[in-house]
Amino acid sequence: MSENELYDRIEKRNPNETEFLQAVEEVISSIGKVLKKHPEYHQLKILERLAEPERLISFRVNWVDDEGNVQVNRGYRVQMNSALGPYKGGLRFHPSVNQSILKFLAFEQVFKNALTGLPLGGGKGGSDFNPKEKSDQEIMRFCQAFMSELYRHIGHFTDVPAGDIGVGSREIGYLFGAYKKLQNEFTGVLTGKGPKWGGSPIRPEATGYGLVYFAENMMASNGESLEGKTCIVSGAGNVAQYAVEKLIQLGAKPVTMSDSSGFIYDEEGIDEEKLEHIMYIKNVSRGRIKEYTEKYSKAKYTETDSSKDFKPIWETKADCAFPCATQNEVKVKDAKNLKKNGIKLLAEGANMPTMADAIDVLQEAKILYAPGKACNAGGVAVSGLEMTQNRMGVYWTKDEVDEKLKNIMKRIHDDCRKTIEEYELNSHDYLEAANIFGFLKVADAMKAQGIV
Ligand SMILES: NC(=O)C1=CN([C@@H]2O[C@H](COP(=O)(O)OP(=O)(O)OC[C@H]3O[C@@H](n4cnc5c(N)ncnc54)[C@H](OP(=O)(O)O)[C@@H]3O)[C@@H](O)[C@H]2O)C=CC1
Ligand SMILES: O=C(O)CCC(=O)C(=O)O
Repeated sequence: MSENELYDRIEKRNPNETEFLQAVEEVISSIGKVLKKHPEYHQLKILERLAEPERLISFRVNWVDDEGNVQVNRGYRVQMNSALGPYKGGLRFHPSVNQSILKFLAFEQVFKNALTGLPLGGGKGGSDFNPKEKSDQEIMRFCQAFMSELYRHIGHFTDVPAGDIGVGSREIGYLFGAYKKLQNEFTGVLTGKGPKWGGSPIRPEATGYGLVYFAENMMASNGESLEGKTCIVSGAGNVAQYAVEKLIQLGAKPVTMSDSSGFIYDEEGIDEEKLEHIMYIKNVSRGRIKEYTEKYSKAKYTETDSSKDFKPIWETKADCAFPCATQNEVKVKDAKNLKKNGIKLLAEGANMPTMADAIDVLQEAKILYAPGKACNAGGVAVSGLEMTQNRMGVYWTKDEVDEKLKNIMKRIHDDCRKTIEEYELNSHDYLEAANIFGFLKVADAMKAQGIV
């Protein structure tokens, strides 16, 4: 069967799952050379099996809001692939959540987790619950209701969820408390826990820090560094905040951050004090990024206009871009604007933030492009380290974990470079390299484990 036939077959089995098909198509179009070299993967239908979740759980979540009204949401867990270890991947609480989005995220997670070199399978889950403007009590009741079904499908050797959009340390706390009560056990069933009750140092920082470590490795392999570089960052959540923190520490100048309502542009650069204020707005008062301009009046705020086919944030003149908000936030027109403004590097903090035709524009222009499954793997890698600490019953120090994170990101970068050489890929093609490297790891494990 040709790659096209294979894609058509998967498309027929998953009609209307646009995001999932986008992620699958990207991988299929990357691994032609591997399939030629290893026809046995075709015979074993490895890709077809990879695109079919091992288990897909969908469930009703009933909870009561502060006014006493009964609310009904839908919960999911996609247990995509366990060839390399227990299912591992975050939970997303956002009104846009549906099966297609969670399947794309779970599919990406399988490759990403393989790239970390840690024993982690891939999964993802979440709910169409909207945490915005909910009271703490409502969040707690929702998390308890969600876990009252999820608990029977997870476990520290089976499936270990973590955070994603809308799920941070507060939600992980409530979810963990509910699991502990239901199962009567204190195990590392979730990662991203508080540092005093089983969490790893550096897990909150890990995705953003890891992203910047990866970008730094990429720049270094091109004879450059991040120091002095002006950077556009989108998002203002967990990943964006710590990407900005690390950029500041490395002497770069981040000038933008955003949320779904709009973005701020601070020509003078966001420094540590300004970032602390953003963290207060986003993590404590749970406000909007616009409030930044109330304190720093020289900064400019631009409202999101979703009728446009481009985002003004990507028109900002800069050297490097870090999309850290959500999927498909960089469209083809954005990529053209980035190219026009001479951007040198785009590294994805978010999962699949760049659309396929936008990636083509970046790669044709020889802009360094780092795919999320490689460069945002630091979060799940430190989650893997949290699982190790939980099993051993120890806590490592912040410095120890940060050092391990740096090494993992460098190893992922170097594995991509080695794959570029081995498969004689275009020298900038980190995307094809990451897909090939991740695929081979999972495919070999699936082959060894038989048809199960
Ligand atoms: N947390 C982690 O460890 C990891 C996260 N990722 C990915 O990084 C991205 C961000 O996650 P994280 O920082 O954890 O999530 P958060 O919930 O902490 O922050 C998400 C940010 O993105 C914005 N955002 C969300 N949806 C949209 C949208 N549809 N349009 C515009 N802006 C939007 C949010 O704005 P608003 O507040 O207005 O909603 C917020 O600023 C996601 O793609 C996630 O899958 C990848 C690897 C690991
Ligand atoms: O830490 C984890 O398990 C999950 C992180 C995640 O969801 C991701 O990498 O997209």
